[in-house]
Amino acid sequence: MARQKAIAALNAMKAIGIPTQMAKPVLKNLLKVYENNWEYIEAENYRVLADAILDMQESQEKGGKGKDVIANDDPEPCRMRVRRARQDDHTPPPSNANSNLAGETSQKRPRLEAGESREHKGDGPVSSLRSRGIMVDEPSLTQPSFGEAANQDLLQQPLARQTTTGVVPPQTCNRSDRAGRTSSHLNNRQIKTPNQDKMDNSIIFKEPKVEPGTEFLQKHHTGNCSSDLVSPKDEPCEYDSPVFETPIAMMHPPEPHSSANIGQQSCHSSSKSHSTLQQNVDGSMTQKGQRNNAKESLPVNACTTGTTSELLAVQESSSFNVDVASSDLGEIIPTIDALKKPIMPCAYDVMSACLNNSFSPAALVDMDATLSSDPSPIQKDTLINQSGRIQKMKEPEVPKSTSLTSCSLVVVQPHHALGRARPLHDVNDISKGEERVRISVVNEISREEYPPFFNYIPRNIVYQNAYVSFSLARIGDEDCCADCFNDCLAAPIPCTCARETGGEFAYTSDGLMKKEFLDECISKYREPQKHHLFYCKDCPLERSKNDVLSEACKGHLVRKFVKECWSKCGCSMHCGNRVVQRGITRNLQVFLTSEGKGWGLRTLDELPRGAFVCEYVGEVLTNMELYDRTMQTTGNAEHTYPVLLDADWGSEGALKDEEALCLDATFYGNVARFINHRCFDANLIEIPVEVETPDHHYYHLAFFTTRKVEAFEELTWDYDFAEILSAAGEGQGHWFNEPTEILKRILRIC
Ligand SMILES: C[S@@+](CC[C@H](N)C(=O)[O-])C[C@H]1O[C@@H](n2cnc3c(N)ncnc32)[C@H](O)[C@@H]1O
Repeated sequence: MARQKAIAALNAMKAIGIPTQMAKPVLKNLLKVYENNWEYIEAENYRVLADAILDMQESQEKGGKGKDVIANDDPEPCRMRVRRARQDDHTPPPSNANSNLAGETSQKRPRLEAGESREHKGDGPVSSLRSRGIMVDEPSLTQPSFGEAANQDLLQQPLARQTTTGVVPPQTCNRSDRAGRTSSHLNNRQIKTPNQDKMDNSIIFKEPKVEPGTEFLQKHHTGNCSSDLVSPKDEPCEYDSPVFETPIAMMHPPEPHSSANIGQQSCHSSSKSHSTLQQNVDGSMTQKGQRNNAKESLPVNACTTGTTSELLAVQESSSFNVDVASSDLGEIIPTIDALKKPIMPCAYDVMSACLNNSFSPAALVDMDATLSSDPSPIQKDTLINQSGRIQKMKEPEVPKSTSLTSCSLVVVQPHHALGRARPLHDVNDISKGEERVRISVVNEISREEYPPFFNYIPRNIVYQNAYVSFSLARIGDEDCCADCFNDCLAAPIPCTCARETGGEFAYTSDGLMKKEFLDECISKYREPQKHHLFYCKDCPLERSKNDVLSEACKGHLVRKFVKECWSKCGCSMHCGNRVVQRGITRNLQVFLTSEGKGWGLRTLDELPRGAFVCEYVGEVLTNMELYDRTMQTTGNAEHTYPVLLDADWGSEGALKDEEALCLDATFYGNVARFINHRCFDANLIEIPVEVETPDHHYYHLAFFTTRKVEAFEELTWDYDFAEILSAAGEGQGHWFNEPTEILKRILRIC
């Protein structure tokens, strides 16, 4: 029903020349404001909706390119819109209708815009357009209903806007940052014409030519099937043209805070190229706002400086700090406080360059020069936004769902806390001392290339909204083995922690995955058609793509879980049922592949079947957040590393948005981000592992060997395209950024 109403509303907008992509987010916001009361929205042939869209468009006009999110957060247009609807309708609004669409409440009187009348009345969207100074061709007025018989000609008609406006943000009319960024993105990219900026008093609505998510810059790899140092057995041809599309999650939104730290940042050599951890000495919970008090700096273990890279000659300038708030449970909540640092607009370019692997020491030197010649001192609590304006920093908000009392790791604000001259990586240990073993980087193929920049993290970190709560209270007696001692595997009877794996531990006493368990996991992975798919009633993935008109679930594979003992268990850290939580113990190396696959990961030692190699680590994002990143992507970035944590979707009914999670290793990740794809007989398989919480919407994704792996053999992983395609019929699941056609092509080649 709601879906039909939404379609009718969108059709009505389309009939007056407003593309669906533009109308949809506004409609969503209105629905929220009006508490899904369609009466208000449908009144006067969707007058309120048309008004809201026009306001947004107008705001965007005023706000220039719409990049300046923080500076332009005046919510006025939204209040005006809602109030106008009330005035015109003489209808009592729903309870929250005096909130603006960003969820704020205000008693402020509306500002009148130039050429706008408080008294304007009309019969619907078209008259509303006209009353607002927008010329609409007569034929549209003859349309009896906006919900049907849309006048296609009208879509081609320019709607001449007669008013000019001041600076108003495009984002303010949205209920959330997500919606705001999405709509602004769409408007910027799809509604405006190239000539629009030159047209003083007019605006042209044009049907978008490209649907969001389909505009990609493709990179063609020309891989061959030449062997690597050690060719895997029975090596089939790697796909020679992966044509991984423009990665959606590759480019972070051009938010003002997505910039580098400069100015007050001190320079570090590469051997200190790591964050400084700060922690409450007394171990007490540090609330937001208190984090600056009672801190003790704990320099993090760092590796010796490499000697081979010319990159090392370049001085790093901006480590960012990680605040670690410890809870009363003694758990840790690090937050990256890059936002508190002064930043420069050019850092975003640096990040892009790094991620595109085109970042060079020369660029760093140039940037140094630019920065040092900057005469203006930058205040600590200010930043320069994408428009080049200096603005006051906002204290990042911790979302409701991200509890500081949990021990979840929270990156409160993103990204790109890059220094102007930070070495890309320590080639002696790309993990910067974060792992128990060093992980070197070698390039035997070309001279100048090193892996693109990213922040190495050994454990997952929540980006912002993901709900990941580790609390002892959540762990019931059936989820831990409080009475155990030392090594659970040595006990005569498997303890309660073996319950998840059918009463038997998944690991052998040698720390390997048991054959039967591994066989079953591999079978599920490689032959998903033999296993059940779970279909959610309200699929979070579909919802993240379109929560007004979300489609039916395409199905998810129900995977087998391993459950490891943890802190509430009585056993020791040496217990055989603790493997993944101990981290990487194998000698691994990042290397440049010879087959055009870019960087890869290999083992330096022979590995037996069932050996744990590493976990897939990244930022924990909600699917909504990933979708936002996607929508914000404008660039040509080549590397993107998102995977869905959907192994348990559907089994607990409808998941909330903040529980539908994925990992994105694009900006923060570990060595797993270097593992390349291999069809069908990859030597690694990812297996969900429960460690800290029995809530299965969050788990660790651990890689185990599917067979014996030779020393120096590349480690590969089947990115699971088969499941994606069989389940979805379109690009989703792991790597759901890849469109179906590309995935199919890869599968064919494989
Ligand atoms: C998870 S990353 C792997 C690390 C990547 N090679 C790098 O240099 O950072 C995935 C990307 O690697 C490349 N890739 C992965 N498997 C590949 C394969 N079998 N053949 C060619 N390229 C591959 C694609 O560009 C893909 O987008």
